[in-house]
Amino acid sequence: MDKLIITGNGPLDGEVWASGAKNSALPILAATLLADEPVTIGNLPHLQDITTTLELLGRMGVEPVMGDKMSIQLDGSQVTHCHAPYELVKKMRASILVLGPLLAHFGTADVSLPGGCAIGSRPVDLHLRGLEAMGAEIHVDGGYVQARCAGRLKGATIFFDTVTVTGTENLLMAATLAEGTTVLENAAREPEVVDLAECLITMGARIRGHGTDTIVIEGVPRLHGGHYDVMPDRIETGTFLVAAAASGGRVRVRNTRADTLEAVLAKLDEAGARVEVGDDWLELDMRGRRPRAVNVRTAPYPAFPTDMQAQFVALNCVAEGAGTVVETIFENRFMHVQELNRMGARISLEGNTAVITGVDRLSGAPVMATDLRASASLVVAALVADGETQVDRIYHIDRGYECIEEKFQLLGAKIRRVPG
Ligand SMILES: CC(=O)N[C@H]1[C@@H](OP(=O)(O)OP(=O)(O)OC[C@H]2O[C@@H](n3ccc(=O)[nH]c3=O)[C@H](O)[C@@H]2O)O[C@H](CO)[C@@H](O)[C@@H]1O
Ligand SMILES: C=C(OP(=O)(O)O)C(=O)O
Repeated sequence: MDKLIITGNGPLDGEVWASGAKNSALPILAATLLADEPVTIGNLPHLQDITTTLELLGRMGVEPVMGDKMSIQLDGSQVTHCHAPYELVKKMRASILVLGPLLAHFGTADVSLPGGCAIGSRPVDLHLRGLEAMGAEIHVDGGYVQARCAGRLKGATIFFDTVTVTGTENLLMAATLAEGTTVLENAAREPEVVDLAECLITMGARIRGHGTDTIVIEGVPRLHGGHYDVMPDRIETGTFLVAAAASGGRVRVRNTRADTLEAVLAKLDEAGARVEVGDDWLELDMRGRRPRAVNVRTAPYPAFPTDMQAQFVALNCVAEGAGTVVETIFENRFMHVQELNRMGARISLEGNTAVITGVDRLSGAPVMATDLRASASLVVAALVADGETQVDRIYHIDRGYECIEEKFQLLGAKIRRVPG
């Protein structure tokens, strides 16, 4: 298993680019299953989760055609098997996103149930209930969701008890080909949901209200081909900014969108960082200053994202004062705390609340990545720690961060990958 070896090397300084957003690319790749013609998706990040999705689509008969500039053409009319096997779904929970498109386009889907994962139990009951409300027959048998519908799905009004990002995306995609109008209430407002809706619109879908908590979809009989570029990754961008702030450095992130990062930028401002915003770039400057600890509470967009929680825990570890971080989305998303404490952090954990008292210095140690963003927080901590840190099990990080060591090297970090 590969490891990252990181030696704290003073303030980060330099420029880096944001890749396409993983959490936008995954539903958009699944959405190509809805079309009868080739769809080209650009600005795809080079990530393990994208490879897994392409393998999944390949098993269904869809052969990806590689284009230039990280673009891939996929043709939903090539589908021969409406089946997502456990061996791929277990690698990536977002595989559940093929359920809505397969059912809406082909009337049948057998998709392995994703299990829980390190951060929580993560059920998909709201996805299944919504599809049933649209007329699907759903059985769970042998660990598989077996979904069928005779003819087209029917438009329905669906209220989500809990705001769910992939649940909203699955039903949004299914509704594009349903007969009649679907209304999704208490829908997720995340920028990645908006990006998916915009992609579907370029394929001929009729959608309004995306970006609000009520999305209205008028079903159409078919979707056509097109070209769509995935939005920049706001979580990757935020991770670079936090690393810059923790190290007392200056980092510019290009090819990004400040409007998707307001809650994160507000917290960085509170931590004492100076942030400059350009057309498609952001620059954070914390030179000569130590960050102040901040209080954070995760919640659905536009509030503070759970996918940035671990990185802010790491920031607080080296900040002045004490900060409280409350996780309200996932029940077990604090696996980084034990590892950060092994690096000399002072974090106490009670239920869904971490209280972090900043220390002057962290010290390098062997640590283990347990999930994607926990891994990112360990990298941030290692960059500002004294001595060497070995981050093990970095396959988690490769799910969501493109060329992480090359990008941090551009900022002056001492970081290298050791194949294992
Ligand atoms: C691929 C992708 O986009 N992943 C993101 C997506 O995950 P994902 O879409 O899986 O997360 P959800 O928004 O669905 O989860 C939010 C909460 O709803 C609960 N829930 C969800 C569905 C359901 O049917 N029943 C139910 O109870 C979950 O257990 C969780 O407590 O949104 C999360 C919350 O912003 C992010 O952390 C993930 O990075
Ligand atoms: C939790 C995440 O991803 P996933 O939903 O794919 O596990 C994440 O991106 O932080």
